[in-house]
Amino acid sequence: MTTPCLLLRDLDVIKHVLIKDFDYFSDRGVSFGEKGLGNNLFHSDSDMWRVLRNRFTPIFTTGKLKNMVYLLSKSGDKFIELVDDICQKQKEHEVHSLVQKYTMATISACAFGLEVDTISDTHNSIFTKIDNIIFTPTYIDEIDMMYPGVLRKLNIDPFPKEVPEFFEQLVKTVIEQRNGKPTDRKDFMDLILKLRQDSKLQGPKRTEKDNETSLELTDDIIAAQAFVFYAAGYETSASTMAFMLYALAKNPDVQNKVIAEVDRVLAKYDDKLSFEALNDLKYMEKVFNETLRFYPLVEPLQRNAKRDYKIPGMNVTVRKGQMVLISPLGIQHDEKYYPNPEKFDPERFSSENSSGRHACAYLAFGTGPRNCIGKFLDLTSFIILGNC
Ligand code: HEM
Repeated sequence: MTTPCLLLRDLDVIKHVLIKDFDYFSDRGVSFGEKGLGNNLFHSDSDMWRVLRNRFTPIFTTGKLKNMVYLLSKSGDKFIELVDDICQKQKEHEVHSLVQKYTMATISACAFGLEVDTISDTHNSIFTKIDNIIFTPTYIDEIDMMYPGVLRKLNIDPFPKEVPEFFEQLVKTVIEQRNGKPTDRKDFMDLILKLRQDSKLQGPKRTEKDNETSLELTDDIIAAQAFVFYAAGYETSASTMAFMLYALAKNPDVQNKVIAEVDRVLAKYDDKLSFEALNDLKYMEKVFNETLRFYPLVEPLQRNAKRDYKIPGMNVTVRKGQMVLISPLGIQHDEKYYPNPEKFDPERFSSENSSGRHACAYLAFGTGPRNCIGKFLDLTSFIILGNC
């Protein structure tokens, strides 16, 4: 609103900012008060972020996510029953709110170990209410746009107190139920409790001059991460599924290929959905990537300069505190990188076609050290399988 921002379009400059000279741009510039949910991975500023990211990255490896496939699959089966039921009664149904039920159930199961029945529950669940609060803009968001950084300085939480209270209570209850120790559910809460068994989390020292940052993994810190896994994971996955189903409906040839691949892969794996079976859905993966090329969800990407930064090879200096924006939508619809960009064509992501592409031409999950931590948690596959 009141502060000029720099919009980057040159992919080499973008690579400098997001990857090569990341140390200058490790802040996203969207932090808010530290009390409440402020110390979460997405919003935290660089010192806190570095420790959090360092510690939470290991819980998002494919090996750990593999153990959660059973949670996704369970919700998937329930969801298919719901869709079958709807198909018996109705000719049409709005798809976004429908798939939200699935992603809300799976994220709740994976993040908090909760079996919330958002799928068959026709009444508004508490999660739906919390969701409405989180995603409805308020005057506090506008104040932050007019006076960037003010929320941080005044230690203000942009959400009404029900939101932090809800996540804090939720985490407390789950930890109590597990006696503060990991169980055999193997969900994120288990993995976090395992981390907590080391009472102190140590941030890596990058240079000799760096002060080591340490952090105790309190219930509040855990609640802040539970909040961000929920907020960043559930709506993005729902929108991806809705856009993918829309793209398939508009491109029946692509849809037929997806169906044929699913039939082939299921036959190979005795009709069982396993992590290995999902990994074998190579064409579906291309469709997924093309969906997020066509409809990237996080727009724009943001970084904030920590120090003055002279862009290499140019007579331009980004000043300390200046906001730098990057538009995945603009880049991913630019014919320089994607010929005939308005055509939905999953083959753009064949290894042959993507091999020469610039590392920053695909930014659906961002890139560099601050990219999406949850990008391997690909909830989408299950729903498409269900619908096929
Ligand atoms: C299709 C689904 C998803 C899309 C398209 C998506 C996209 C993104 C994007 C574009 C960013 C910003 C990256 C940047 O600034 O370079 C981001 C950050 C993030 N995402 Fe995702 N995301 C998805 C799913 C998830 C899931 C399932 C989770 C967690 C369970 C998650 C957790 C996060 C977190 C914690 C961050 C902040 C990372 C940091 O600052 O270190 N996302 N996501």
